[in-house]
Amino acid sequence: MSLSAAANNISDNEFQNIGPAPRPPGLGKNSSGFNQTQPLTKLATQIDIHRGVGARSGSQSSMHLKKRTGWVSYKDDGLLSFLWQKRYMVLNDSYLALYKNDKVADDPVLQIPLTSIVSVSRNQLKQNCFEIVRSNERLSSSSNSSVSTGSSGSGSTGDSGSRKSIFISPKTEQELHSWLDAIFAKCPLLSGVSSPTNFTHKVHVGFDPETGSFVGMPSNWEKLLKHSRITGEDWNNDSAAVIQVLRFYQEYNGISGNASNPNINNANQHPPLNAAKNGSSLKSSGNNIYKNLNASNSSVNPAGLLAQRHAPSPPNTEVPRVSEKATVPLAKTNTPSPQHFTPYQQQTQHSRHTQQTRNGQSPNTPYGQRNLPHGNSQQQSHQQQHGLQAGYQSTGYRPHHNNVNPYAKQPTAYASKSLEQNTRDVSPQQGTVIPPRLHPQRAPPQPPSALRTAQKNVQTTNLGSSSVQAHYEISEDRQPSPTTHRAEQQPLQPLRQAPKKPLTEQKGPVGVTKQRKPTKPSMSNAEIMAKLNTVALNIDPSPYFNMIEKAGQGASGSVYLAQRIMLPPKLADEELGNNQERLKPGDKVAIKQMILSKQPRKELIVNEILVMKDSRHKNIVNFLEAYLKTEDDLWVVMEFMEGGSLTDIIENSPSNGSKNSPLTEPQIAYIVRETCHGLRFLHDKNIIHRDIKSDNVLLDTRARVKITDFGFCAKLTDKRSKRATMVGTPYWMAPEVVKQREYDEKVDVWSLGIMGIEMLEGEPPYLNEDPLKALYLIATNGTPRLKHPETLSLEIKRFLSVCLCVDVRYRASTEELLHHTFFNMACEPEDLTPLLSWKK
Ligand SMILES: Nc1ncnc2c1ncn2[C@@H]1O[C@H](COP(=O)(O)OP(=O)(O)OP(=O)(O)O)[C@@H](O)[C@H]1O
Repeated sequence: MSLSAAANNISDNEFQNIGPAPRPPGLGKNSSGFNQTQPLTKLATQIDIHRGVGARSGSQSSMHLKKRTGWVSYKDDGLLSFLWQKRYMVLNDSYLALYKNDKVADDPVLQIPLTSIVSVSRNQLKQNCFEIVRSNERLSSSSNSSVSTGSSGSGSTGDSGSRKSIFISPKTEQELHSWLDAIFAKCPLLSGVSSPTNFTHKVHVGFDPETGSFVGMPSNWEKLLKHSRITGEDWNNDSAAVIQVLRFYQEYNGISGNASNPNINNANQHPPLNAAKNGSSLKSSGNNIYKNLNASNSSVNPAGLLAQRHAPSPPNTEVPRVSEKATVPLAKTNTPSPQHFTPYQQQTQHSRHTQQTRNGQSPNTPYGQRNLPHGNSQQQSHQQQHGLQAGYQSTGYRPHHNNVNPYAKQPTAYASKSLEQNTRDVSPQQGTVIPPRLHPQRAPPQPPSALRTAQKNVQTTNLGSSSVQAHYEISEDRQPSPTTHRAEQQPLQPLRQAPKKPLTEQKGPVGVTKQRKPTKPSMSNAEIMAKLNTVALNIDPSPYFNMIEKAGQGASGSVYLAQRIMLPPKLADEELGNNQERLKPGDKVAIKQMILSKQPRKELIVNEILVMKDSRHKNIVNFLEAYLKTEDDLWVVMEFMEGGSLTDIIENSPSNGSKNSPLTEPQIAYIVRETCHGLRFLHDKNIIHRDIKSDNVLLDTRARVKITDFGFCAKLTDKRSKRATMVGTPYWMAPEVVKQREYDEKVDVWSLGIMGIEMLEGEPPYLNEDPLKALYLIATNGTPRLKHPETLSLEIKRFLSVCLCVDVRYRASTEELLHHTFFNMACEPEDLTPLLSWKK
């Protein structure tokens, strides 16, 4: 049975919100954890198909899982919150109950209806501990316990008065996983998402609820956190994820070491830390990270996020230590000034400005003063650090829908597939000038619409670097340098304005490098020109086109609407045979004009052209031809998409701003289906797009839907099984990308699901969050929750569920998606007309 078919077996009652997809056939619960992006061959060997709990064998009967029982330590957050008590826990189809002993005929000490459980997450209070949060609103009177109201810790977001927590600590890590699986499988309100389950900390950093600040942190992290609205509760909930996104953010923004604070975790500098180390009693039990961490420090550290980074530190990476137990193993870090923090306002302004320029300039002025589309913020060198993914091995995002299983053609298909080429790894550049308005400044969050607008020109970031070979064979200009010296004055790269094609010549990435294959020797300009000459005509295209207006502004150049006057003789000779249809005089075309000397990564442009040229498909913006007008002036001619980007369509939808979705479900089904066709085509060619979002989907007036922007495509080959480069735009990034794990083409499926949410809700999840917090939420929440699931059809929720499944193994492939019943509701092309009329 296909994955889609399996998802369709989810009943309405079970389906409160989108959740992860069902498991592949024969895959039972496995203590190796979920949400891993290990090669599937490895996973397959780890899978215990006979485990009953949490297993979804593919039969309807598996929906009724066995009762699970076992001894655990238990405490609540009430009067006896200091006391861990031994209890016999029983999980059946309706209740989670705790008994004094294994004679379950006695009354339970506590009985929680599964329908009241709203969150289950890993907790640091004790080894192998997790927290169960139940909502008062749903509490039945079945509890015999005196669970008190109060700070409920991690899962208790929102009004703690309406939520109560209990903490459960099974004996072993394996049992913990098993319990989590079982609970997630049975609780209807869980979205199938839990917090990471397989890490411990050796980091004496934390959140002091009294002062409301983080302590024991490197100062730059502390500042980032302060501004990110990541709370002490977030920290308590999943401190590993906080550290992970800090690292990600740091790398994303190119912040490296802080030489001035090499011993940041020095106990003398951090009395609370010292206290923690000494086991002093610390205040505020609920949020007492010192105590919690101290507790966890006593535990083993099988997969500590930080301590397990085996890769050698690059030369300038220091791992400050206080003691063996108290490490904050991060690179020396610069302390960013507050002005470095990501500025919504600034980005919004930038975006608005860029929008203004869309139609406002003549084709002959590709870069007006105001445009500064690329390199307009001072670029940062980015670096990746060794072994980042080493810890945090297992996270507990768990499928909970008891579906008949799917994955007909599951894993093997891509177990053998490798991902080789990162055809457009971008390293940020140095030396560009920041226009004043683009200086990162902290600004109040903008309303969602403004934020959505700000997304228009969000740039995609790829922090890594890798060789580019074979067909799209381009290498980086320069080898990354393993040094961490950075200009102190350089501001952070705003997260949603990540460097893509900065203007100035690259000095080479500076900073800590992640494990990388050695990059190939730089490509000289001559080599790049030679490549370009293979795809571009060496003539002045001006006589052949009538330039009509500016259609848009990209990072690397301007896009113009033009009309073809006639074909250049050379093109007519070479191409016309097969392409009569697409090369007709009178046709409208889009011409992207790029000044090569302003492109620090010319090879990326070549790459984009090569990918486009080789990817002729009805759902991909077709490359028509390219011209080297001069050595410096490149024109790329594509088919013109009059409807603009899907972002434009969402923003200009007649129902945008009303209580209805910008697009109807049939319209969404149509657009997603068409995009999915394009993606399947790419994936069949082993190409990952890596930047699917509404900005990169264009429509024409005949409602044809096409994917564009292939700059960050990666090519899969047998040589490399996965990629780990940070690529994409944060809000659309799959968790495995945020977590810097290896990933494959299914990152596009995740992004497609997020794009579906854009069409439903007008914006991707977390858009109004600070980017750092958004990264945290992607990493910890996994499958995002819909704002109004009750208004949506089961089909679309099922569909999103299989796209936005954190566990990559269970995430649908594009092939599977194309069989999804959601697409049965797709509208006809003409039903998109109201959406396209905004352009007229
Ligand atoms: N083929 C096309 N037809 C119509 N409009 C287009 C076409 N391609 C791009 N545009 C418009 O031009 C704008 C810039 O496109 P472009 O692909 O250059 O953006 P980008 O991805 O931000 O930049 P870059 O690829 O240089 O990094 C887009 O917002 C889009 O609306």
